[in-house]
Amino acid sequence: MDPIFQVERVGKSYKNAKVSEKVLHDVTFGVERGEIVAILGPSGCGKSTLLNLLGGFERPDEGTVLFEGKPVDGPSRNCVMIFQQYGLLPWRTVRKNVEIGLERTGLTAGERRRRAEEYIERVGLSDRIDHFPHQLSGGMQQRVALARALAVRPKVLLMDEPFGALDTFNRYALQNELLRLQESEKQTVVLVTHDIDEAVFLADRILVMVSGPGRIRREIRIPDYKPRDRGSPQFQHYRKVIYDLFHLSGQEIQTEFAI
Ligand SMILES: Nc1ncnc2c1ncn2[C@@H]1O[C@H](COP(=O)(O)OP(=O)(O)OP(=O)(O)O)[C@@H](O)[C@H]1O
Repeated sequence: MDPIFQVERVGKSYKNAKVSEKVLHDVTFGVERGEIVAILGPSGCGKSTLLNLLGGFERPDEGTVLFEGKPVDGPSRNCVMIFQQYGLLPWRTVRKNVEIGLERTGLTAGERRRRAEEYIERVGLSDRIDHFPHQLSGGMQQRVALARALAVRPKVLLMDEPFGALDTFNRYALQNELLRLQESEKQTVVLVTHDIDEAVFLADRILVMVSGPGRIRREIRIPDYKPRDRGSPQFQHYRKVIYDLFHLSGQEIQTEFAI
């Protein structure tokens, strides 16, 4: 066991129009190095807030968030966030968009250039390297965002519904791509999604959240078989487990649920 994140009894509230709303309550879990963990739950249950706490963009009101045993006290290059809306600079080419993440890393201009080329090739976009974002499809733009994140060689990729804006075919292609890249780079990935299929396809472990206030209801460990076959009975089995879970109510919270 080599935990990279340890989240202990975390609580978080926000004040909106002078009313305090408890967004997360008593959230505890760990993430192992090299693991892909999906945080799955309905809209508003606090998934993004949890990801922001891991990334150091927010602080907990209660409890602790540890990264490699130390409290997270702000964003760091160890954890790179990828959002649904790509976040590319429209006036920069693919190459320059990837290089931007490498500024202030101590790499020389030549090293930045080579590193960017390497990762653009890994995501299969070498032939588009001098294109601007508007000349690319949504799937290609998200590939650029992935290359930009990976080029930093972070220990952790934090992904907030990264494929949510893509059509089904592009989404599947990017999910395959992510698994392929993660297999070689061995990053830890924490992914927020409300797409049950995406969670089952990508994750080693799924944290199922419920709202009011946001908390973890179940932890589902998916046996290690990759690449996963979306049409297999095993895949359908895990989908059904989660569908059933969302139709249940008033259940005790279980932290471990192995099938
Ligand atoms: N910075 C903020 N200030 C005030 N309230 C916030 C802030 N961020 C989130 N919230 C509130 O916290 C709750 C949880 O939001 P969060 O974005 O974490 O949920 P989510 O599960 O990621 O939702 P979605 O799937 O729709 O993105 C919501 O009620 C939201 O309005």
